[in-house]
Amino acid sequence: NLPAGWEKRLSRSTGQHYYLNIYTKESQWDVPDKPAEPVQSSGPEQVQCSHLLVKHKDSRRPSSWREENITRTKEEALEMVKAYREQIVQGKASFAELASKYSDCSSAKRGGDLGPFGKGAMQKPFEEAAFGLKVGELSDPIFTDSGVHIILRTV
Ligand SMILES: N=C(N)NCCC[C@H](NC(=O)[C@@H]1CCC/C1=C\[C@H](COP(=O)(O)O)NC(=O)[C@@H](N)Cc1ccccc1)C(N)=O
Repeated sequence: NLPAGWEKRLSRSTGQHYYLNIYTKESQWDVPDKPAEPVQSSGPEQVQCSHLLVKHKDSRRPSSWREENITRTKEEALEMVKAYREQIVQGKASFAELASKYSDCSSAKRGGDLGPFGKGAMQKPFEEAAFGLKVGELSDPIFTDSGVHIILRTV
């Protein structure tokens, strides 16, 4: 009998049997020899995230609205981001509050909100983390050429 995921159908026009892949809805004349694979959902087209960015001296642009010339080390930036993350996780401060005070990105003015974006907009490490988050989830520290981020997926 048929491998899993296929249905045998009769073609009215030709009187021949054909085979329907129940996942992709594609049909074929040949008898299938292996199970039809359920398609993996490719995930959302767009996500909306807020982020808190702490730049350091090796950032691609070591300057921000907060600080003309950023000289902290990458390690110091990571410690700061981890401390902010801890305060948020413990409910001692809101993401938006800390991002608006401490983020080295212009999105600080919007509580860190970046608006909706699709794949290809952000640097790869940021994109991979953002698209890997569930709505409401807060990322671990993420490193990009801009600096060290934590990301909150909001939509
Ligand atoms: N909505 C978009 N497509 N805007 C272009 C994003 C470009 C993209 N940016 C990044 O990947 C990082 C992660 C998030 C922010 C960011 C970097 C920098 C800060 O780092 P720096 O460039 O000084 O190194 N902030 C920005 O870009 C801001 N315009 C983000 C923003 C601010 C306000 C409203 C919306 C978006 C990239 N491909 O470089």
